[in-house]
Amino acid sequence: MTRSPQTRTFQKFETFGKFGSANLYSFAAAFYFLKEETHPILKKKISILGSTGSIGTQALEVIEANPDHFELEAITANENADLLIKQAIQFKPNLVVIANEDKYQKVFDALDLLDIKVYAGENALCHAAELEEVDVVLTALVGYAGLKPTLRAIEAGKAIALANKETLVVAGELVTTLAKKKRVPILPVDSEHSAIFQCLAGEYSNPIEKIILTASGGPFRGKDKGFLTDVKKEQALKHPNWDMGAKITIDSASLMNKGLEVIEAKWLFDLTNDQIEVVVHPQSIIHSMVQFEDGSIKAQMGLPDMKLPIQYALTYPGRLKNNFPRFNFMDYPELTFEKPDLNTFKNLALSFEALKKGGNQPCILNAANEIAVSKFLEDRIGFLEMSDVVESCLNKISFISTPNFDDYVETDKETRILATELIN
Ligand SMILES: NC(=O)C1=CN([C@@H]2O[C@H](COP(=O)(O)OP(=O)(O)OC[C@H]3O[C@@H](n4cnc5c(N)ncnc54)[C@H](OP(=O)(O)O)[C@@H]3O)[C@@H](O)[C@H]2O)C=CC1
Ligand SMILES: CC(=O)[C@@H](O)[C@H](O)COP(=O)(O)O
Ligand SMILES: [Mn+2]
Repeated sequence: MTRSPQTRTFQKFETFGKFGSANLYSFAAAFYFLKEETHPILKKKISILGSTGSIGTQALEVIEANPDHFELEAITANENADLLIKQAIQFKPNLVVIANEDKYQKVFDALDLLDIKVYAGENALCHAAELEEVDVVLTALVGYAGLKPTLRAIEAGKAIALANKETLVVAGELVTTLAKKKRVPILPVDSEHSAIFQCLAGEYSNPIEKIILTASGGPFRGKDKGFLTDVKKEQALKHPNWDMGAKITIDSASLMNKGLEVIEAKWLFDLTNDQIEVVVHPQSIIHSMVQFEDGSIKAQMGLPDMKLPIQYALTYPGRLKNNFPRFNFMDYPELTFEKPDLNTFKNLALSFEALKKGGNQPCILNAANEIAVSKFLEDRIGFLEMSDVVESCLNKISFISTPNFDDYVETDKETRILATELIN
């Protein structure tokens, strides 16, 4: 078996699990040891699940700019065959997967003369996540569909660059337990979690007092329920600071994104619920903060640009010089902070409650929200009704205190059925 230098580096650590009580996710803590050594950024072989999306296309820009550091092994899409073909012709990965099997022939025909394997379907997606040559799997696909391939990648010992927050929302305990067992790092891509991760560098023995997740407040910050009753998807899709996929943009507008991120943070950094605070920061310059036990707060700042957290997850623990636009304090004379309005934006309160109740509640929250968002995007329900659907599902679907994988699959299925019935 041939191993890349990076894989060997991952396997060098024997310190795993030493820092469980230090509030740091133990494998991440183990990686801080690497910081003590010199660590050239070795060439990594990458598989991108969801290469045609907002995160996926930005990741390809990072890879394209750094051919000495990255090699693209596999790319996948759901149904955007045209873009997937274009990416395959440009980057020539070894494997291309289209999840929607109806699009297989089109992709196959287009890439027939190139030395590229083309597969289709859900199993093929998992195959792209566990290819032997791959060092890092970037999970840039959206929603619950990310759970299974992420678990398969962890089983196969791949480092995970995690953009797909829904994976940790649905099954955080299962995923992190498996990652610890397999000694696989989960490197955050989500901007807030990357910020926290960057603040923790060099702090492996210092317990966290709390983390402060910043929220932009979305396009409807300061609005009341009367205003929100009639808002349309075109308004909700106009995020003030970030250009992202449709689902996360709606989640940002409803503050569900922040709710999902609270749950994501709990699992990534091994926090208790009361160690997580949300502060609205409309400029999205401070991406999040960590407060340590001596009261000191560290913040990570920069212009809102996902290429930086994507690149950091792919080069960690090193940093790579780039020409991304730089932040200038003189352009932002005011950085402001507000309390989130939990009464108007009920999703954030529901997320904290689901986290507190635990078990399959976050899985229910996620599935109901995925249905609600897709129906809102089809103009089938109003903006505020999305939270009502989520709340009803949380109250009606049977509670399972210690779910296994099959329980999550069943909970997701049942919740989608109920949420759809509630809307029709
Ligand atoms: N965009 C951003 O800036 C940020 C995103 N994230 C998270 O990253 C993830 C991706 O977000 P984003 O890039 O915005 O999403 P997009 O909707 O832009 O892209 C989603 C990608 O996933 C693919 N996909 C969608 N559904 C499926 C499915 N059922 N099976 C397989 N592949 C699928 C899409 O393929 P196709 O193009 O063919 O539909 C596309 O490649 C989300 O979890 C999001 O919360 C986190 C922080 C910031
Ligand atoms: C870029 C990113 O990480 C998004 O999750 C972003 O943070 C959304 O912003 P808000 O949810 O704070 O509006
Ligand atoms: Mn985020």
